[in-house]
Amino acid sequence: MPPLAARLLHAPAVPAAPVPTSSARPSRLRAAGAGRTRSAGVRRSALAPEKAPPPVAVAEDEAGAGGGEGGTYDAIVIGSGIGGLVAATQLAAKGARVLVLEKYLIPGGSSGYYRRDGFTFDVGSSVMFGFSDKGNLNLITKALEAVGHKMEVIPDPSTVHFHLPGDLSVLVHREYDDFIRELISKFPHEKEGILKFYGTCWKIFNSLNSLELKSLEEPLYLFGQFFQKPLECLTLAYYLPQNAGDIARKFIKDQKLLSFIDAECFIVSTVNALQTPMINASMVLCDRHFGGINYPVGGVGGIATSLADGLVDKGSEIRYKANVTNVILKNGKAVGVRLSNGKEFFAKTVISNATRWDTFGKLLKDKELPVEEKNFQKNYVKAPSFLSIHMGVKASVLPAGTDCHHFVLEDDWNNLEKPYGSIFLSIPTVLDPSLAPEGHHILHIFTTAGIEDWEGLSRKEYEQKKEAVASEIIRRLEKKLFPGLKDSIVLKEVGSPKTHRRFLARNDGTYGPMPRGKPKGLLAMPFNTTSIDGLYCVGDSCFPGQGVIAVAFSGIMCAHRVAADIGLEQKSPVLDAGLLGLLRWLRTLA
Ligand SMILES: NC(=O)c1ccc[n+]([C@@H]2O[C@H](COP(=O)([O-])OP(=O)(O)OC[C@H]3O[C@@H](n4cnc5c(N)ncnc54)[C@H](O)[C@@H]3O)[C@@H](O)[C@H]2O)c1
Ligand SMILES: CC(C)=CCC/C(C)=C/C=C/C(C)=C/C=C/C(C)=C/C=C/C=C(C)/C=C/C=C(C)/C=C/C=C(\C)CCC=C(C)C
Repeated sequence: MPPLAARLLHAPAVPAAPVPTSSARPSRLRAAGAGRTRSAGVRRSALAPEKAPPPVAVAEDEAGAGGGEGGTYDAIVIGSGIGGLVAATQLAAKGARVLVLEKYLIPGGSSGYYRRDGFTFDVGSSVMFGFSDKGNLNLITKALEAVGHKMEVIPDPSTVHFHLPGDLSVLVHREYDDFIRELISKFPHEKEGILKFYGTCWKIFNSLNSLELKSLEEPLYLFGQFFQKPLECLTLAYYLPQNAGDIARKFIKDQKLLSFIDAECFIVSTVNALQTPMINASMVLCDRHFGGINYPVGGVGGIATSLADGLVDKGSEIRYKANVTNVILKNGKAVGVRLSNGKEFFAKTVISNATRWDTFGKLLKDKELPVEEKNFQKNYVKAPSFLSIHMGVKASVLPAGTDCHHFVLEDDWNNLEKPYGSIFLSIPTVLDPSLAPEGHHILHIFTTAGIEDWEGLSRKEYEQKKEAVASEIIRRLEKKLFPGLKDSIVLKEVGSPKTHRRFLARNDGTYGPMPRGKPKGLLAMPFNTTSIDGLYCVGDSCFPGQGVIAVAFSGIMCAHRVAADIGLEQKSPVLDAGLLGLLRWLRTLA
């Protein structure tokens, strides 16, 4: 989730090469710390070639002069995060002509990558849901397949190792039975509650997994699903307005176990279980065992690169360094966009992968905020950003068998949601050693942080603060997990919320919406249509929220709704008006 940082100080004039999408599979899970001997700085040519990007696209400043070249598109997508790319590729696969405009140099947004001294860093986190070859919810796999791509993945034997107050240590094994056995061994008196809570998650997950996933804003599809799978759809409708914490409290009394479930939810929603929609919690708490967590060989950045390649293969376009500053409206309808260099492009529809705050606050700044958006902002605030540290370390500092992902909350459960309170850590080189020079590992560390903490500092103060906060986080990890960590560092780059704001064009560096209070599950989350005709939103400020798989679903939904509106899929204007009105009304109940 949280992106990287380092780009702030050392942004390359040209990005490092995209991650290869297929390569010799590295040896599965070598013992951490077992060492290769090459030193940092030595490049491994086979797995991470640093060559020029393939000709998937043009940079805007290198494209032909003059506005609006290329004629009219079916859709313009602003931003190439996974949400935007999935919407674009799904539309292209349906035969639409799409133009993606990306402000940065490479695709992926917070799922991008960067390279330094032989290390390939994931900008965001490395925990990939929805990347298996099973069921209907493997949305990343499906999105790639739609444009003829497939990535090799490495199965992670666990999702995350929790290190919690009171020395509570829980490893979330890939096998559900192993995880449940471990959890029950820590809370034997809550065996029944544990089985009932996670059992309810499975009921919801199985319902989700039985549906063909398309736009919940398209009535012919939605009513068709209700007709074919009435029980599953009713189950989902029943749990749609509910939160995980309330369901957990029906079955579980032990406060420490409830706090553990808070931590389970927090790592994917940055809020506690009482604020996490039950459908979202069920999705992640089960998919990690159903399809498992799978890491793409070569790094997470390969997903976006493959989608961008696939988009071009399907005859559509992507332009980089293309900073959209305005959505152009004509008679109240979105008809195109204007770039910072003055160029204009026109399309039947415009899809914004920028956050809703950026879309309505910046790209449509001359227009009064629509009532729907006011309601959204009444229910949701911007989730915090992150302080992230990308490090290259000597492999010898990690004990043999170290897990890939860790979540650390040392002494006090009350610190869970506080800035810098808890620490996320991913070591993707445990799974794919090709990401680092031999004898080294990558540590990607992140912790929640608000932008307000980083504003108004001089350059020097800002650098000193980054150094001080990072040192303290490293000290905590050294104490809890890896003695000698500090001395093992060969490369370190620190990013603040300002880094995320600058490089990912995210308002205040936010990672999407967070409920102001206790939400009614997912009821208030807007889908893809907006109150502006022809304008759609996609990404983490749309249903179902934050997360790569969540924004991929948002992309699939968005593409279906747009395809219906431009005549590439069936639609019924009468039913549309009824369903869209009903959904708008339901949101006002939240
Ligand atoms: N493992 C994980 O689960 C993981 C890892 C990384 C990221 N994520 C998730 O990914 C989600 C974000 O995905 P997303 O698709 O919503 O967004 P995103 O932020 O990843 O991508 C948005 C893209 O739009 C571009 N953009 C923004 N404004 C623009 C403008 N005006 N003109 C041109 N380009 C513009 C940005 O440069 C960026 O590339 C986050 O919620 C995060 O949780 C999750
Ligand atoms: C329409 C109406 C109203 C009704 C009807 C009913 C129905 C039918 C319904 C349906 C529904 C649906 C289909 C839904 C769906 C949903 C989904 C798909 C969801 C999903 C979700 C997902 C998510 C949320 C995810 C997330 C994730 C994340 C965020 C991740 C992250 C991660 C990380 C950060 C990692 C951590 C790390 C460490 C620890 C190191």
